[in-house]
Amino acid sequence: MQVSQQDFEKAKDQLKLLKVDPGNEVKLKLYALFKQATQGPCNTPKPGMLDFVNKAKWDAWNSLGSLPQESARQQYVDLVSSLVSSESSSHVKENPPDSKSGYETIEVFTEDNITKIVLNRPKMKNAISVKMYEEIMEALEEAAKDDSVITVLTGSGDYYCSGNDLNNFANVSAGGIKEMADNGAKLLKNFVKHFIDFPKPLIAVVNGPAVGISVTVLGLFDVVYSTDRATFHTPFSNLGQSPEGCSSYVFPKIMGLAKATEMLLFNKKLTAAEACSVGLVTEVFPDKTFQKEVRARLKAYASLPRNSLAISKQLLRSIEKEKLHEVNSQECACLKERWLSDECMNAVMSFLKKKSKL
Ligand SMILES: CCCCC/C=C/C(=O)SCCNC(=O)CCNC(=O)[C@H](O)C(C)(C)COP(=O)(O)OP(=O)(O)OC[C@H]1O[C@@H](n2cnc3c(N)ncnc32)[C@H](O)[C@@H]1OP(=O)(O)O
Repeated sequence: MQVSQQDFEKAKDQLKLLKVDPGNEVKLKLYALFKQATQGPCNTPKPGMLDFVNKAKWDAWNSLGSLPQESARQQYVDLVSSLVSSESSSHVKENPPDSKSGYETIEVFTEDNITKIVLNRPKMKNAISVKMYEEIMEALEEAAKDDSVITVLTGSGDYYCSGNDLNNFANVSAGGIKEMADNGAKLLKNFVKHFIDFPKPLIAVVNGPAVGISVTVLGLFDVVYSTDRATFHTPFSNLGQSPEGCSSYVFPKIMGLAKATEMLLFNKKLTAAEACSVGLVTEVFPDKTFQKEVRARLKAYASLPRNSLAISKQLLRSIEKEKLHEVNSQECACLKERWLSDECMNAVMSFLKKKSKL
C-alpha cells in the first residue's frame, strides 16, 4: 500500500512532538529519507571536509543512491512510527505507573508485578555516572524487597547504555588519582555484587546499542531481550582497560573462549543476531515490534508464582555465586591498576578532548 502525502505530513508533525532525542544516527537517517522523499536522489555538491555537520548530512542523503521517492517516503513514515511507538511504550508517559520518585538518573516503575528500572540520561546515551551507579544499586535493593515478581532493566532514548561515563575519570578528588582508582574499584565491585546477588528473575530489555559495563553484566541477567538495532561492544583494549562484570569468567562459559576473546580483547562489536547466536542474548526482535513483543512475554512471566521463580533462580545460580564474587574481586583489583596506567589515561583524555573539541 502506498503512503499518502497526508501520512507523510503526519509523520513530519509527529517527529516534532518526540520528547526524547533519537540520537544523531537516527536523525541523519530521517534527514536523508526526508530529502530523498521530497527532492529525489542527492544532487547538491559535496560539502568540504571541515564542514562536518553538512558533510555527514550529505553522506547520509547520498548513501540512499537512487532509492525511489515513494520508498523513501514509506521508510520515513515507518521510522517515525517506530520512534513514536517505542517512546510511548517506554517510560516517557504523561502519567507513568506508580513511578518511584527521588531518583535523578533513573526512573523506576512498578506495574503488573514488574519493577522496571529505566536508565534515564538519553542525551548522554545513558552513560553511567557515579550517581547512576549508586541509584541503580538502590533501585535493585528496593526491587529485591518489593512485591514484584520480575525486575527489568532498560534504557530511555535510542541507546541502551554507553557504559561507564568517561567523565567519572575527569573528576579527580583531592586525594589524587590513586584515591580515585580506589574509590572506582570499590564502587564497581559493589555494583557488580548487586547483580550477582539479585534474588529475583532479572531481565535486560536492550532497546539500543550497549557498550562496556552494560554489556559485561548481561551475563549475570536471567534473560536478555534485544532489538535488532542493538549492538554489543566492549572496547576495553581501546581504552587501556580490562574486562569487568564477571565477563572474564562468564563470557567464555557462555560463548566459548575464542568468541569471548574476540569481544573482550579485540573489541569486536557484535550485532544483536551475533550476540544471540553466541548465547549472550536470549531473543532478538525487529525494532518496530520490540516493545510490544517483549511486553507480552514479561506480562506472562510476571503472572507466574513469585516464590517458585525466585527459588528456581537460586538453584540455577547458587553453585556459581562464590566463584562470581571471587572473579569480581580480581577484575576490580586489575582495573584499579589499569586506571593508573598511561594506556588508560591517554585513551580517556583523548575521548574527553574530542568531546570538548580541544
Ligand atoms: C567506576 C566504574 C568503572 C567501570 C568500568 C566500565 C567500563 C566501561 O563501561 S568501558 C566503556 C566506556 N564507554 C565508552 O567508551 C563509550 C564512549 N562513547 C562513545 O564512544 C560514543 O559516545 C557512542 C558510540 C556511545 C555514541 O556515539 P554517537 O551516537 O556519535 O553519540 P555522541 O558521541 O554524540 O554522544 C552523545 C553525548 O553523550 C556523550 N557520551 C556518550 N557516551 C559517553 C560515555 N560513556 N562517557 C561520557 N560521555 C558519553 C558524548 O560525549 C556526547 O556528549 P556531547 O558531545 O556533550 O553531546
